Amino acid sequence: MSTKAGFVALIGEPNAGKSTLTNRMVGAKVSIVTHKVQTTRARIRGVALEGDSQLVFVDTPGLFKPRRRLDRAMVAAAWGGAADADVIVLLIEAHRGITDGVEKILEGLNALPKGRRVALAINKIDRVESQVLLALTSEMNERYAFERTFMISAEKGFGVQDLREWLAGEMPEGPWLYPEDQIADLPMRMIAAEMTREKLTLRLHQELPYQLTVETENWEERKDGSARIDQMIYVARDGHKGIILGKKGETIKAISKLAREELEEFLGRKVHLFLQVKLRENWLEEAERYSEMGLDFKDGNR
Ligand SMILES: Nc1nc2c(ncn2[C@@H]2O[C@H](COP(=O)(O)OP(=O)(O)OP(=O)(O)O)[C@@H](O)[C@H]2O)c(=O)[nH]1
Repeated sequence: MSTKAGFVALIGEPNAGKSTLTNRMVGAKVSIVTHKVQTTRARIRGVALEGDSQLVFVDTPGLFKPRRRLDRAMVAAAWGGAADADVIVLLIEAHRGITDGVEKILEGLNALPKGRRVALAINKIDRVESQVLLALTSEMNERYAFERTFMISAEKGFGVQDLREWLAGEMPEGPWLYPEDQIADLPMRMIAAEMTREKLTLRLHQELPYQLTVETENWEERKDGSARIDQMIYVARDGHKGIILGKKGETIKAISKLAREELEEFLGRKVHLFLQVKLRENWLEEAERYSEMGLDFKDGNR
């Protein structure tokens, strides 16, 4: 299989929707790369897989408001980071149009060496009429020769898949920048388990058996774009099962609904969530569980 991989710099004013878009793009096969991870080029926001392509989304903090010297240096560094990326995506807000901030970015883009690949993504299209969008698209394209213009709603998920597919096709051929085992869906499974755990906590309050874990045991991508997720809630005492199930299974049903809704919101697509409760005595002593949670069992002090 010939793979592709590259960097995508998302630039835009604060509040343009960069985080929302990244979360959408990163979707199911995810790595939520921690903010601690740095590259020499820019901060990594997330890694997405699309077909054979790996997309590494990078942030360019400090593109704005260069009031002081130091800030000016930051702006220069930010533009350097953007220019290094394989593709730059400028994200603007449909309802705000060409603001002073957008003007500044257009100046910056026009000052970049020729040959940079830049796409325009007009975000928050759910907030405007189509005539406004068309006018904005043509005005923006007069100001800069964007390779493509996408109209999206990062929040609602419109147009995001088109953008992701286009980006995937634009990445240069080469090995993936992050090994597959680092970006397998394990982190996403853990996040999904954490969401269910949070709902359990909210619903059960003090009743919550404290020795309780949630694990995502199965994650299946379905052809219709939905995901089937199976999770196991492990309890340490047999009596805890009943608390979680509730009368006629009402409690677990309510928890499942809340967790599913949050997952759907996060992933931007339909989720079928199946929860089960199982007794697992002494789970705290199982070294394996510790390593699954990213803890070192031998240390015993974390
Ligand atoms: N209506 C609407 N709101 C959106 C959309 N995308 C993002 N938002 C909202 O816009 C706000 C800013 O989104 P963020 O993703 O945090 O923006 P950001 O660019 O990452 O912001 P900074 O990290 O401050 O640079 C949030 O309240 C989002 O919910 C959209 O498509 N439609």
